[in-house]
Amino acid sequence: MPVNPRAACNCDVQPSGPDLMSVERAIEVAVGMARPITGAQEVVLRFARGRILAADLHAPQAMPAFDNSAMDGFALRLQDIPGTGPWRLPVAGTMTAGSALGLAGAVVGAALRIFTGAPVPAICDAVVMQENCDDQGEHVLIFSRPAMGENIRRAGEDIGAGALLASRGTIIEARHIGLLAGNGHASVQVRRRPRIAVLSTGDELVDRGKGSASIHDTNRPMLLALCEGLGAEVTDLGICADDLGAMTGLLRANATQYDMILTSGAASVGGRDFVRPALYAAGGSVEACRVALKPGKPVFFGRLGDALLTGLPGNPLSAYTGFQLFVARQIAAMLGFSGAEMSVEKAVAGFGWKRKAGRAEYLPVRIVAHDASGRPIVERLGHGSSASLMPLSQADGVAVLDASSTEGACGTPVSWFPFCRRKFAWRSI
Ligand SMILES: Nc1nc2c(c(=O)[nH]1)N[C@H]1C(S)=C(S)[C@@H](COP(=O)(O)OP(=O)(O)OC[C@H]3O[C@@H](n4cnc5c(N)ncnc54)[C@H](O)[C@@H]3O)O[C@H]1N2
Ligand code: MOO
Repeated sequence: MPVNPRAACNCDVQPSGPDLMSVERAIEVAVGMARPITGAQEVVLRFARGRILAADLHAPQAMPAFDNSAMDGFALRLQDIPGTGPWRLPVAGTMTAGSALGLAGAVVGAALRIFTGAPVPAICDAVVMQENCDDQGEHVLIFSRPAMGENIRRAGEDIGAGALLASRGTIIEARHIGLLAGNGHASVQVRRRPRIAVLSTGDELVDRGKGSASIHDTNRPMLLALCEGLGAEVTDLGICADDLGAMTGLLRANATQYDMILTSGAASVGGRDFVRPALYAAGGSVEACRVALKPGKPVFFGRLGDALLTGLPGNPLSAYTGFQLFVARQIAAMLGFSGAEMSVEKAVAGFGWKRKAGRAEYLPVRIVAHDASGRPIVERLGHGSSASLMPLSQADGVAVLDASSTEGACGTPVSWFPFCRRKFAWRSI
């Protein structure tokens, strides 16, 4: 059981005093700055998965649109099979799915060969499934009397004409696409995606395969993927050198196209941490910065024209944590959601800790067992380095130690955010 793993990022030697906002306050500030995106666009239904409905959608007509058969069998009138059976009726014709109604008159004193989904003439009272008949070609022997209406799916029994199919704000999943397609919608009005530009900072960074420096840009592909996963339209602004002029120029050039610019690195207090100075120089502002959070302390929340500019720390685990806590909620607010759906759950710590109070700590954890009440017992992964994504990549979720918590024993209840299980069955997609 690891206790007090070494603070590999040296964060705890830095002051964690009143100049740091609480995580809760930082969430308030971050979300309060985000404005819901206005504007909608029409998309072909087939490509609408994950988009958000911009307006209520109604059924243009009743469903089913006409009475139809639920079984392969024979449609008939009950008055044509009086008394006790079996009954022998001539077969007046055949109705298949897609047939036009037309044989109604011929059914008097006769049966109609019918297949699943075929329209049932109004004159018919029921459909006898073929397992209860002997199909003799021109005649059919009916062995059992069906109940009135048996095996007939009535017009409008599922959905009335004009009924609400899906309401504004619905995140469209495959099941909605099926429902809407089945009701004749070929395209839908959806909210515009938030436009987010992502850039990294640092002379030391290279894209994979380019240059000889040893630090591959980790954050940019990760943040682009995170933004896309939440439905944003992303733009990759590349890597900006550690240069105030270059950064200022890049921000000026991109000030008007996006709803959000997301930076990582150069957010802290070092001499080369120039993102905030560049933001000021480009005419932007910083609303709040520095959070009582580990990892992720140097995060800041700014604006550039109409765009939000959120600055995440350079250490990859700090950037990831800052994204999940703040940026994901800003995106949710842009999309018109409160973010309340990011529900926290309870786990049991399978580890103990002794630490300095002051910052809430988010730890990658893995489930090792469940207690008698079914709560997961989680063990801590890694040794606390905000530079390493290895523990996170192996985690089942992230546990939270409150800012005030200085120590805890194995068995203490902790809050945690479980990652969605990658189940292939019954996934909501
Ligand atoms: N004197 C102080 N030093 C530091 C403080 C502090 O309060 N006082 N805070 C520490 C904390 S906490 C963090 S977190 C880091 C974050 O600093 P920056 O946001 O300024 O980030 P950089 O210095 O640019 O980079 C930090 C680290 O991360 C690597 N990095 C940056 N970008 C990427 C990327 N896209 N992909 C992979 N790795 C990246 C970079 O090479 C550095 O190793 O500051 C502490 N220092
Ligand atoms: O080292 Mo910092 O706390 O990772 O954000």
